Amino acid sequence: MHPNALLDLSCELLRAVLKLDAPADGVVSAFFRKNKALGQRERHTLAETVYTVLRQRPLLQNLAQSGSGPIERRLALLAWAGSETFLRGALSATEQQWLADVKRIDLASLPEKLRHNLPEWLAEPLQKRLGDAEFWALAEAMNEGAALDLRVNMLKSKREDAQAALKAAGIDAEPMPYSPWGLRVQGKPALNKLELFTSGAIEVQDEGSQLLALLLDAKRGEMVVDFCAGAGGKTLALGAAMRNTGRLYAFDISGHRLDALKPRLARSGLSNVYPAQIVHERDERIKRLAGKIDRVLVDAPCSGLGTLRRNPDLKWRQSPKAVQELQAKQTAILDSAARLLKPGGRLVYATCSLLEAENEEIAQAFSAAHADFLPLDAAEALTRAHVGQAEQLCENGFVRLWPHRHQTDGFFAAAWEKRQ
Ligand SMILES: C[S@@+](CC[C@H](N)C(=O)[O-])C[C@H]1O[C@@H](n2cnc3c(N)ncnc32)[C@H](O)[C@@H]1O
Repeated sequence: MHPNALLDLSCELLRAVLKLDAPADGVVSAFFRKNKALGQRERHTLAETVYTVLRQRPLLQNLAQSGSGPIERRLALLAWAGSETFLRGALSATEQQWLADVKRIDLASLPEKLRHNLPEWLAEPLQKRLGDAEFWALAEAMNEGAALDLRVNMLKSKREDAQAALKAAGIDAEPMPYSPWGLRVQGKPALNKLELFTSGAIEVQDEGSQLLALLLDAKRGEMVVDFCAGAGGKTLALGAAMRNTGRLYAFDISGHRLDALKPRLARSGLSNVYPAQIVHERDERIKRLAGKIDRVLVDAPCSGLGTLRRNPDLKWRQSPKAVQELQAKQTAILDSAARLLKPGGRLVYATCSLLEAENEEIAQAFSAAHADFLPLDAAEALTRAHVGQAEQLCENGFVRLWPHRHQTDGFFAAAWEKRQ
């Protein structure tokens, strides 16, 4: 494709993504479906250019002010993720000069908000919690892409066998530092045609998600509920931990998301999973199971602000008001899910948010209102589930995962035992 044509397409895609009225990954996929002729490398350039703009929107918008022509074109030039030689073929002499001038600016001299590229309402509580040095390390980590993490399905393979099979396919993968199920892959190789993947021996799953499933510590023969199962990333991990025995209910209000679980379930070889769409957290089905369940995972709907490495648009699409609304929902879901537990049963509340408002505040309010639930020390619980160096993953009794410390998405989890 001619450089100018690809640059025009990147402007069109940027215009659509920057409306911020829908998740960026969905907008990008729809754009690629519409432009079928695009090759692998062109898709990569377009996607990475758009994601760079989303990651550094304040900085790039500021730098773009000095140029001329459509703003999307200036942003695309500044964020261009493809070959520079190729790009030069599309630029006028004025644009080339402008780009060279902008690239000479000393970024360290710019105001803080143009360097961390976070909205103030998010930067402020993170800076307060982490202190200056760690806050900047986090801001930097969130502006980098995430590694490709895999969970080995222990029903189908051992971790070292999966690692060897990947090696034979030319893919380097290393055991993860914390999850005993995990492999971390170098680069972004395509996996979906590998036998290892189609046979269900591996699934793509962030190490943080694996650790949340490990915290629940579901055992053989138990009755387990994954209350907010979605497309079932954690359901699959729980079903394998139960060695395909017992009964694992996968609930969600979204039938569409549960549908995405089905092909993954078919690959996994699990037959102990019962997906069911519920109307809301007080659904009749929940009432019927009250007091009968050994373990309940509440992977609550949240702002997703721990996943900015993958979903940088969320920092512009979320707001303090949305977080407040989520808090009410999180509290209601946790209260309702807790009713399912039998005495001695375990409850885990988890989010992929970095904000105390969606994490510690919800967990502490739950503890205060439910004297019949004993808070568990997350580091002890993870250690018992064979997680290495578990104390490094926890703060104040809770799991607290951070991209800059643990190379995972940002996650929180709290665990309780229902008193006998
Ligand atoms: C963080 S996502 C779950 C991700 C999933 N557990 C995984 O590992 O792939 C949260 C899910 O909660 C669901 N949800 C929202 N409100 C709910 C409710 N009242 N009851 C149950 N699920 C709900 C959403 O549809 C969404 O799929």
